[in-house]
Amino acid sequence: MQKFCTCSCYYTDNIFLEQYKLHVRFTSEEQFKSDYRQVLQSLGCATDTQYNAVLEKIHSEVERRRNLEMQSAERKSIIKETYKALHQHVYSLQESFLAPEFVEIVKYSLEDGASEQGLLQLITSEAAPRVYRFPVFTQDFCRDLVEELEHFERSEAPKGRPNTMNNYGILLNELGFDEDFIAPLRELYLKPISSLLYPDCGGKWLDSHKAFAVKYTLNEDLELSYHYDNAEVTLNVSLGKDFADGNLYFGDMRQVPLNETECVEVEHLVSEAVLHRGQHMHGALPITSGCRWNLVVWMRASRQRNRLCPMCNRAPTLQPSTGYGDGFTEEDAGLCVLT
Ligand SMILES: O=C(O)CCC(=O)C(=O)O
Ligand SMILES: [Fe+2]
Repeated sequence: MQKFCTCSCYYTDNIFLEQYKLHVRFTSEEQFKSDYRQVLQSLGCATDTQYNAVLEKIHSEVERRRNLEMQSAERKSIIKETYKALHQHVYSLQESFLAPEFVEIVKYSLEDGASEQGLLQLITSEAAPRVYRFPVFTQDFCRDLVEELEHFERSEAPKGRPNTMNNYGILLNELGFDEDFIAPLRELYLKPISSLLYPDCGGKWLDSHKAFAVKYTLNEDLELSYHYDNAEVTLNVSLGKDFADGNLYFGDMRQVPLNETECVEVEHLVSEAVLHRGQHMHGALPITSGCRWNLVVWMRASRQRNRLCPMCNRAPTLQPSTGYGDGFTEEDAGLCVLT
C-alpha cells in the first residue's frame, strides 16, 4: 500500500484572499508585509484595520487547513452512520452510466498501438490547446447524481467544502464516492486516455485524486476566479441542471505571465467532460440564471509531483497524511539493497 503525503507548503502557500482576488504566501508577518503590503494597498486594502482583517483571515485559513484532515475524517464517519442515500446505485461505477462514445475512446486507448493522433480522431473537439471535450455520462446518470447531491445538501449531514475558492459544493470522498466510483473511473477509464494525451504531465502515472462537486446558483457562488488546479490532469463534467452562461475559460500554463495570455471560452454541455492539464490556468464565468453542478476530479501522479510540487514550485517537503493526501508519496529508497 502506497503511503500518500501532503507538501508542507499547504500550510503557508496559495492562501486565497477572496476580497482582493489574490493568492498569497505567509511564513511570517515580516515576510508578508514586505511581499504584499503595497500590492494590497493598490487593490484597495488601505487602512490598518483592513490590513489586520487580512492577517486575521490568513490565520484562520491556516488554522482551518491544520484541522482539515481530522475534521474530514469525523464528517466521513458521521455521514457513513447517519446519511441515507436517495440513489444508492450512483456510488458504484457501472458501464451503463457511461456514454457509448466515451467507452469507445477508452477502448481505443487501451489497444496495442493506440496513438494520440488516433485518439484525437475520436474525440469530439479540442476546445482550447490540449483541452478536450467529449461525452462521459448518460443524461440519466447526470440527473440521478445531481438528485443525490441535492438530497445530501438538504440533509443534516456535516459538509466539508472543496477548497477556499468554492463556498458551495461537496467533497466526494466524505460522501463515500472514492472507493467504488472515482478510483475505478480514474484507473480504468481516464488513465488510458490521459496516458496518450498528457504523457508529458504525468498522464501515464495517475495514482490518486481529489474529487468534488461544485455548485453555482444566483444566491450562492456565481463564478470561479482564474486559477490552476493542484493536479496533473483534471476532469470536469457538467452535470446540469438548467443554467445560462457560466462557460469555462482557459488561458495559458501557469508559468506564462498573465499579460502574455489570451483566454479562450469553452462551452460546456451537460453530460460532457472537459479534460485538461491541471496547471493550465482557467476559471468559470458567472452564471446568469439557474443552477450549475459540475463533477471535478483532480488527478495526481506521484511520480511527477514528487519531483516538483505544483503549488510551491519546489521539491516537496513531505508531511504524512491520511487518505490520498495531496498525492505525493514517500519513495522507497532501500528496496533493492545488495549485501
Ligand atoms: O466551475 C467549474 O466548472 C470549474 C471548477 C474548477 O476549475 C475547479 O474546481 O478546479
Ligand atoms: Fe480548476
